[in-house]
Amino acid sequence: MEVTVGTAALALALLLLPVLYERSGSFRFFCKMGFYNGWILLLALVAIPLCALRGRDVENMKIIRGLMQHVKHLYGIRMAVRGAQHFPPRQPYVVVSNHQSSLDLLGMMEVLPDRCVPIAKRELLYMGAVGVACWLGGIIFIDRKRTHDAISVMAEAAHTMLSQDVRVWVFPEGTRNHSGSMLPFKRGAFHLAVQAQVPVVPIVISSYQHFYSKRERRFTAGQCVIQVLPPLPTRGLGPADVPALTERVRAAMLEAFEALSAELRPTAPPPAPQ
Ligand SMILES: CCCCCCCCCCCCCC(=O)SCCNC(=O)CCNC(=O)[C@H](O)C(C)(C)COP(=O)(O)OP(=O)(O)OC[C@H]1O[C@@H](n2cnc3c(N)ncnc32)[C@H](O)[C@@H]1OP(=O)(O)O
Ligand SMILES: CCCCCCCC/C=C\CCCCCCCC(=O)OC[C@@H](O)COP(=O)(O)O
Repeated sequence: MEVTVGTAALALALLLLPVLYERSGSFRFFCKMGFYNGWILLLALVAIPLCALRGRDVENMKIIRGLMQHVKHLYGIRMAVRGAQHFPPRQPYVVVSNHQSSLDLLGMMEVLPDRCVPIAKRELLYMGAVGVACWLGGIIFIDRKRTHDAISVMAEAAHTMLSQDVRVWVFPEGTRNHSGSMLPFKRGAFHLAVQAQVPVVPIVISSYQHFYSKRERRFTAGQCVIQVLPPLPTRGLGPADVPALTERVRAAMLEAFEALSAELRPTAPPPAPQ
């Protein structure tokens, strides 16, 4: 008898879920984000054995990129890449991009150049299968609570870039920023580029505000533009030039971000006929 009541309650709850999903925007938001994380976890489980064949190697980022590229379709996010011709063809460089949300992974995987690894917070390493996949992909981990250690990891990265022909992707805001603009930039990426004497390639991911907002718990289908800006050379620059370089890159990115936001902002619907 107890079993039947339990089963009936479960069946009722399951039947109600689609209704809740249809009616509640917040519930829909949490489902979508939960699925996003769960799906990536599952993809990591697929990636691990494939990547393990090579061991820890930046070439594994191709496998991770390939596995992630369909995810945008699951959410109806259309992505357009502009300025891909700006990627220097055959040399190391530092990519810097704005960081709005964990959805940035989709934009990153859309344009990630070959032999390019992100710099990530150390905490990611402890996210089970995701951490293992990131490690196998050669992702560089920094401990943001230990500035000195983070800087020495970056200095080591400057050597690796040159000796092993590796490109590095940094989010210079240093954290996710849901505000719809850009935080001040930390200087690590620019020190790295100057130390290795390689160009900085800025990438701007357009605002998600019109289809995704964590604060408003809103996540619908939408459009996103990823714009690659012209690279800035660093040859001949030294540590004293880093602050000006940082501000120059941020100003160019902010300008492009605002232009894209204005372009993609949905126009108000025409007034209903009286
Ligand atoms: C299928 C499975 C798929 C799985 C998914 C896979 C994809 C996963 C993708 C994951 C993506 C995940 C994405 C993520 O996880 S994003 C989070 C992690 N990323 C970052 O934080 C990157 C940006 N941060 C920085 O660049 C910071 O500057 C660092 C971290 C380096 C230090 O920060 P901190 O806050 O501790 O200190 P500070 O910035 O005040 O700097 C202090 C001073 O040191 C100077 N300084 C800095 N650097 C250097 C240097 N190299 N050589 C010499 N000097 C250097 C600096 O100019 C300043 O001096 P001054 O200017 O005030 O005089
Ligand atoms: C044994 C432990 C098991 C834990 C399982 C956790 C499962 C999580 C599964 C999938 C997570 C997928 C998302 C991964 C990548 C998110 C990248 C990201 O956007 O990192 C944020 C970082 O840039 C800035 O961090 P903060 O904004 O400063 O914070």
